[in-house]
Amino acid sequence: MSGVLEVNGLSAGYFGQRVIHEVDLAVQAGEVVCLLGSNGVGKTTTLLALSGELKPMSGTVSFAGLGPRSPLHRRARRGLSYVTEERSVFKAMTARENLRCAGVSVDEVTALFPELEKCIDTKGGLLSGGEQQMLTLGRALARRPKLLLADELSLGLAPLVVDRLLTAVRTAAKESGTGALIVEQHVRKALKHADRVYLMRRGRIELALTAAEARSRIDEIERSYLSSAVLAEDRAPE
Ligand SMILES: Nc1ncnc2c1ncn2[C@@H]1O[C@H](COP(=O)(O)OP(=O)(O)OP(=O)(O)O)[C@@H](O)[C@H]1O
Repeated sequence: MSGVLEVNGLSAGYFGQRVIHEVDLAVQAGEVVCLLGSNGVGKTTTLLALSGELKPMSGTVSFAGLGPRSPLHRRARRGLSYVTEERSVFKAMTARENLRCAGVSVDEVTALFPELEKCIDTKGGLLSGGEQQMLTLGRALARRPKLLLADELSLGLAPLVVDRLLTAVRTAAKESGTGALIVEQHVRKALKHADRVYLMRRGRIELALTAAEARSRIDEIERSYLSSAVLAEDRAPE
């Protein structure tokens, strides 16, 4: 496996205040990696800094030979896709037009999500939340990105749709060699599709595990890293 993303000592935040500290992580081609932690630990901030939307305060991000301060559009041209819970679909265009407009193959997307076939000529605004997100993710994956950053893809969607989205990420990793770094609330589902996991606490990566190890320690992980008790502790003054 070859490295698509390597991050060393990354710190980032807002208005001069650091939110994530000295983050080290790596994603290999064809690998699905989860970034987990309770609310507010800095998962979104990490992805924003990796995507180029938020300038790092320190550290290095190696992606496709670009420097840590290169903006999202430059990273996107080198093969980075950044997908969030906000479904980015043109509402007045049909699903087919949305894909054509992005220059991706309709067949490739419907191969990944056959459930889109029946609504391919429906306007984006009339698609269900799940269909809109399949369209968003399908469009991103059809470009065969080197790296997919996905932030809570499945927020508010039905469990069946969550599985479909995660399966599609796994398939893209296997068939196109896409490396994926995903933040996901449905932790147990995400672990079924992932290879490795980073656990964050107070803006730092505290533990790196294989997904198999994480699955076997899931109760402890939920208690120590994901519960509301951890959230309260994280927010308590030092
Ligand atoms: N635009 C912003 N300006 C100032 N502070 C912010 C901003 N966005 C996030 N923060 C703060 O940074 C910290 C980390 O937020 P972040 O969204 O990265 O956490 P998260 O782990 O993704 O949380 P969640 O699981 O709730 O989405 C929080 O304390 C949050 O209030």
